[in-house]
Amino acid sequence: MRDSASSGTDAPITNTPSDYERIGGAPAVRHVVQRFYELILADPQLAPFFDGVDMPRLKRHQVLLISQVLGGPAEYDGRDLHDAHAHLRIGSDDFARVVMHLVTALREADVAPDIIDRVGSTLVAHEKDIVTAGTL
Ligand code: HEM
Repeated sequence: MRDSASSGTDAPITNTPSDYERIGGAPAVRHVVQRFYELILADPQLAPFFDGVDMPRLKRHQVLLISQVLGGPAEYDGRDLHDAHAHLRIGSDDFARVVMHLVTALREADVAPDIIDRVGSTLVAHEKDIVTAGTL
């Protein structure tokens, strides 16, 4: 039975799955994040930013953040994005490359285009927190 006629303020009968559920939950996010950093570290423009960085910790934080962005558990316990990136002097071209690699990792994992669009716009909305080079 479906609650197709809009029936006032009743809660919907069917539960719409979150983007997090649609892509396959924690294992899928972990897989995407793993591939995302493979692509980043293979990119000569980006790799130097990650010299000396504790990658397991960074990946753990990124999994938590992306899970949260996808409507999964809200358990991100890393730094605020401005504090995490302020010392790095990241340019808008670096930012665009990172977004591109995340989109590639999501596409390779067969994530639906509407979900990729939402993740992309959320990241772009945070560009000001991350890009600090040449923006005085
Ligand atoms: C596209 C949006 C981005 C998101 C959502 C993002 C997210 C994150 C998160 C969650 C952390 C971990 C914070 C913590 O451990 O407390 C982090 C750290 C880091 N990010 Fe990003 N990031 C983005 C873009 C970039 C870009 C464009 C670069 C460089 C080109 C970059 C380089 C780094 C580095 C090097 C660290 C480790 C910093 C450190 O531990 O000292 N990130 N990022």
